[in-house]
Amino acid sequence: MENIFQLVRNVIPPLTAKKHKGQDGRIGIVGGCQEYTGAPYFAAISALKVGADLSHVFCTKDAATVIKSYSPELIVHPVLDSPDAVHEVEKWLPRLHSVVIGPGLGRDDVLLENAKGIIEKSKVKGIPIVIDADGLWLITQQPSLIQGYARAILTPNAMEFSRLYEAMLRDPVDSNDHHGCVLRLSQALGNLTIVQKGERDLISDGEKVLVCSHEGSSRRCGGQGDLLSGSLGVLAHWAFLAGPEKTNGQNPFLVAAFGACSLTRQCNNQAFQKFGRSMTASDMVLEIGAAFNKLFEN
Ligand SMILES: NC(=O)C1=CN([C@@H]2O[C@H](COP(=O)(O)OP(=O)(O)OC[C@H]3O[C@@H](n4cnc5c(N)ncnc54)[C@H](O)[C@@H]3O)[C@@H](O)[C@H]2O)[C@@H](O)CC1
Ligand SMILES: Nc1ncnc2c1ncn2[C@@H]1O[C@H](COP(=O)(O)OP(=O)(O)OP(=O)(O)O)[C@@H](O)[C@H]1O
Ligand SMILES: [Mg+2]
Repeated sequence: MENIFQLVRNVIPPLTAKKHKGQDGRIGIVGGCQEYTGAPYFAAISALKVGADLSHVFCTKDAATVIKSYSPELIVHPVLDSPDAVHEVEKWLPRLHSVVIGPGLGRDDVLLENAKGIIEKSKVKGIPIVIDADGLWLITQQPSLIQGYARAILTPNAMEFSRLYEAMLRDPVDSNDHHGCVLRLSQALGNLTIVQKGERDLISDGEKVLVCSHEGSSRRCGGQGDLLSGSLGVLAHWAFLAGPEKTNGQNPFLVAAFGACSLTRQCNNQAFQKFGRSMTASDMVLEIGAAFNKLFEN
């Protein structure tokens, strides 16, 4: 693929005086439960720092106050464990440009069932869907839920990838053929976009494999994947909206995924330079603006 960084730059919407609030992105994060409040926060705040105008979190009742108290910037809906959770989220879908399903969702059966309903409603509306973390757990149990939906992007870490691969291909991952594995997994799921995170991120739509080996650091604190999935929620919307002339006819979700991976790794690199081993995901969030600027706006 031609200069992929340039394609990412092409899809970034210009900042102009003519826009109204919301035009540059209204993103929904589905996740956040009793155990995990950090993951949905990292995803949602990252979406805002990348440039979305509004970021909504749909989480359980007991996670909501906690997440709100991290940040006044986020809009938090305590609906995910309510009896009509799917309907409560569905009401917001017409106002959302993309959804990120899974950061901090947990594996409670009721919450997974509600996430399933939200995925189904989002598909009907044609909304780009990023699936991460426990959302991938759900897909591993029920792949047909997302199979063939071309506007889905899955962002597995090493463990999530091998679980999904074994469920779909009935074979263990071949550690000598990472490219082949990510291609085969995408194809088995109907050519949706897969981002296999790791030392090098492999991004595939079943036809191409892009490699992102942008320099990060050796610090692997939790929450970095959440920063990636939240950023990707925005970039997927921008790339999809930009149209084929801006991406030179390339799959917009490959372009978006490459952008989110390189951005996450650049944040890691910058935060590590400042804090070394004590660096955490919050330090990376504070680097998003400068990292984005360095990679995409110069
Ligand atoms: N502060 C928070 O609230 C955080 C919550 N998180 C949430 O925690 C839940 C579980 O996520 P996990 O990622 O632990 O999922 P899993 O429960 O599937 O665990 C994955 C396991 O794989 C291991 N692993 C990761 N990369 C590996 C590699 N390259 N080779 C071998 N092992 C590897 C990890 O150490 C982890 O033990 C999700 O809901 C997630 O969103 C995480 O996002 C981290 C931050
Ligand atoms: N060995 C590595 N070297 C460099 N970067 C890496 C390495 N492993 C992962 N990354 C980067 O870290 C980011 C998050 O990937 P990781 O595998 O940690 O996700 P995760 O386990 O889902 O994280 P989280 O704790 O948020 O759930 C990605 O941008 C990926 O490129
Ligand atoms: Mg993760």
